[in-house]
Amino acid sequence: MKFAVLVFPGSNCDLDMYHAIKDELGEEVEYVWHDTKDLSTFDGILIPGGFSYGDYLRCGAMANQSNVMSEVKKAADAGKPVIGICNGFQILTEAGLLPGALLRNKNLKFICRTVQLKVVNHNTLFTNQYKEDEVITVPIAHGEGNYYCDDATLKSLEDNNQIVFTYSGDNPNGSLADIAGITNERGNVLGMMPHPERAVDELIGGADGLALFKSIVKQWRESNVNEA
Ligand SMILES: NC(=O)CC[C@H](N)C(=O)O
Repeated sequence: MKFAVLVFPGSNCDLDMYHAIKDELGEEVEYVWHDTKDLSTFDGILIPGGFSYGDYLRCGAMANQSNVMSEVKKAADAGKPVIGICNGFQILTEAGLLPGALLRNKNLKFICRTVQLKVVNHNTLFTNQYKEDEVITVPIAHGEGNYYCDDATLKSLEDNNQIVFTYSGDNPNGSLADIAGITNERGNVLGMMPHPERAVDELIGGADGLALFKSIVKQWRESNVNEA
């Protein structure tokens, strides 16, 4: 399976994402600059965290104007897995590929620490290697991770099982309904504020994020590789 890691001016988790895919997962991966006009050769699209365009205007608003974003929309329409982590989640909401918005953290401070997440939907292409309601430990590092949407959107997220991760125990940023990660209605676009790509090896403090990437590869192999 071949992944693209998108790179914008100001991305800073692109290396972590590349390392997670290449060295820990053992899959193909390439960095793709934001002015790329063709993502058709990739099977999965990863939008990493960081401070694209210095977080000016709103986090992710300027990155959403990049050439590559029309290709991300094509990939999402084609049913390919698309993940936005942290700034990537902010970009996906700006692009309208995911509902809602990320507001300033409730305490108005940048928060950098580990949190516990509950896997509230393990029947997705991103979470099939977790158990139902499994609690995992993953780092967060953001100033604007306070998920918000209107009541009708929250109801449709709940009704369609689009809420995939919630904060467990304590909610660090004030997110509505403790939401840490959601998918689109079709289930092939995931946005999450915590960083699974920084939790892929016990040497760096834990490996609870690795199952997310393994889930994607498992599902992709099952639907794309013909048994001999
Ligand atoms: N690690 C990140 O992606 C940071 C996200 C974002 N720019 C914020 O501070 O909210």
